[in-house]
Amino acid sequence: MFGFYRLAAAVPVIRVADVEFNLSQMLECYREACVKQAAAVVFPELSVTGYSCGDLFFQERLLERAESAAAGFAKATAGQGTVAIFGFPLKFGEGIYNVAAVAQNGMIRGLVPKSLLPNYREFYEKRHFRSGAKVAGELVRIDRRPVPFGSDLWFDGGRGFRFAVELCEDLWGVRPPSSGLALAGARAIFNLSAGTELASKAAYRRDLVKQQSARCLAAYVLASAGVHESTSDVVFGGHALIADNGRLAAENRRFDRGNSVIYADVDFGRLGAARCSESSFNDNEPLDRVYRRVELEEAAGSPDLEFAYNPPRPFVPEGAADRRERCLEIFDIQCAGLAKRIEHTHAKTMVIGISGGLDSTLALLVAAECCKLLGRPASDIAAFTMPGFGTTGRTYNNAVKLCKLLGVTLREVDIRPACLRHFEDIGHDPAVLDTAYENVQARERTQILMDVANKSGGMVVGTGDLSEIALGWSTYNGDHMSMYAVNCSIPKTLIRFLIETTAERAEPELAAVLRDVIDTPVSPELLPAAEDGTINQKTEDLIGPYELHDFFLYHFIKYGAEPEKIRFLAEAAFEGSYPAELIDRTLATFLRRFFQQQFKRNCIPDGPKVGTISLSPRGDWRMPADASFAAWR
Ligand SMILES: Nc1ncnc2c1ncn2[C@@H]1O[C@H](COP(=O)(O)OP(=O)(O)OC[C@H]2O[C@@H]([n+]3cccc(C(=O)O)c3)[C@H](O)[C@@H]2O)[C@@H](O)[C@H]1O
Ligand SMILES: Nc1ncnc2c1ncn2[C@@H]1O[C@H](COP(=O)(O)OP(=O)(O)OP(=O)(O)O)[C@@H](O)[C@H]1O
Ligand SMILES: NC(=O)CC[C@H](N)C(=O)O
Repeated sequence: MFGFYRLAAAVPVIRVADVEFNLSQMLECYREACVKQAAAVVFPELSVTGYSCGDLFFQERLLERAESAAAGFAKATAGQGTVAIFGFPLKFGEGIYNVAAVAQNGMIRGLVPKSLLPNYREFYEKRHFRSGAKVAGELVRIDRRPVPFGSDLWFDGGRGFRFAVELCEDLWGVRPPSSGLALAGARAIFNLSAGTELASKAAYRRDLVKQQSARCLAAYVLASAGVHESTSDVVFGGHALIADNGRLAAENRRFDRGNSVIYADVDFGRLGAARCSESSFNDNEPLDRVYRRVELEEAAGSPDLEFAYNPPRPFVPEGAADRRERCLEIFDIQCAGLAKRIEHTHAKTMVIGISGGLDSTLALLVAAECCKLLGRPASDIAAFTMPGFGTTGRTYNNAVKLCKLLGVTLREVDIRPACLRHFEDIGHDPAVLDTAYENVQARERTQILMDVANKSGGMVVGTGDLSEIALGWSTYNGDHMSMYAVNCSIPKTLIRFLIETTAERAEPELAAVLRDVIDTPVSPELLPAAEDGTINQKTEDLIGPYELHDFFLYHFIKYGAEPEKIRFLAEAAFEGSYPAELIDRTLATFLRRFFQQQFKRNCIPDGPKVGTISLSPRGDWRMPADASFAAWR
């Protein structure tokens, strides 16, 4: 469904060298994965026999039983949609290989031997096995059927569901086979492991899995042998991990004594999109060897998003500690960006319009911190509060309090007389509350700020955020323009948290003002207030919730997702919060405005990129201002 496939890692209970028992436990896990409609499930290394059989691997009895159990497992996959990936020792030529079998719908479709054999400290695999690093283009007869055998195989389950297999130490090597296999086309790597548990090794293993998934722009699924392996000299922990392009998607509890299976729904379409846009991925060609593609029957996509990562606020980390760390880092990036520009231009002042809204508050906090970084007094900040026709007491008071508490230089200019005069000049009836009525105010404010900057040898600090830039929700050549725009890559859903992080560190009086700014409805305050003096023009009533717009922006820009997929993801993420009709309407607004308002983005001021998404026409987002959006309508 929309490129999602459910991946699973199973750690079964085993008895060392008891093939029949092991098969029964593996089948139990497999059936569970089938019920959950996993596309594929991986088992640990040598799962059919157990990893710790030692010299029993030389016993013909064990090898024969292992091979027939492997064929038996394959038969059990008949009529099921789920691919099974499990391990057994395979006699081939004059040696034994530690192999992974890939079975689908009744047959073993391919056998992949382990390339890197650990033979140090507690490991002595070379005593029993041969390396499969150079095995390519071979066929093996299993149950009288020829099966492709080699470390050159990758598997294609159709519609982007492409994967490959490696075994334990392969991942720990200098050049894991999965790197080449990913370049050949595999979007998921399954690893059959048997990792001994030593203090702190699990964290290292988790890092390897995350890193390799990030490096390969792939999913990485690892299942490691469990606590029922022999404990003669070492203990195995049954670690299972699923990573998705650098993110840990699922992990089990180690040392579990029962059968356990973990799942993650991974978006293979998104992995494919990342490989197209992060173009250095393809600079790794030419491949170091020729790979064989094994065509599988088409795999079934995830039935739903039960195990998917689909947060409603993709820009905002979910945990409080992560969020705080992210906000502090972003704030540092913003301050460093502004400090460099101020230092370089020897600007004497930083001129900012303070409305008492979220964006100008954050810009002011950044400017104040920048003064500290540069060893300059906060009074170098020339703050202007400029009440207009829609300014309310709440925002005005917050603006004034904020400036006083931060010790910046504050001036107040009532823009109404100048705007009324301007209406006369352009022949506009002030009773007509149209676009001109709104934009005259925004442009009047910008004119004041720009002219003060000239007069004081300073620079106008811009306040507009990423969500406004995406929607073109600003007045062209009004608040759209500045000399350096510190919030330009920060989405609205994150701005609140950035201010909150400062509030947490601030004196109580300042914290109280910041929290009231956070609680004020978002508004340009360009239309007159309501009769009771409260804000009338609420942005989110007009264009839809920013939470939705930021969600759409994330999926549209980062993964190039089509509108139907964005709608599907949003309906899942916002179930119970926003009705489908509102999601639909807001998505239509987003797409229309995103296309129509590119002309504003094509001439935005410089400003720092703080996250993976930016709409700078110089850096990140180059799009014609006259593109047709008929296909996205
Ligand atoms: N593709 C294109 N290439 C070049 N020019 C293009 C164009 N499409 C429209 N235009 C022209 O651009 C002009 C329209 O743009 P513009 O003058 O900006 O006006 P417009 O976008 O219509 O109005 C500004 C909107 O932003 C809102 N606003 C303003 C200020 C602050 C905030 C806030 O909350 O932060 C919100 C305000 O409520 C209003 O809805 C028209 O003259 C139009 O002809
Ligand atoms: N009354 C005002 N006094 C001074 N500057 C203002 C005033 N109203 C708007 N501005 C300037 O115009 C910018 C854009 O206005 P807008 O209302 O969109 O931003 P905001 O109030 O800071 O934040 P938000 O859009 O989140 O409410 C402000 O950030 C500010 O720099
Ligand atoms: N089975 C293996 O290949 C184990 C080796 C690996 N380095 C580990 O300890 O987890």
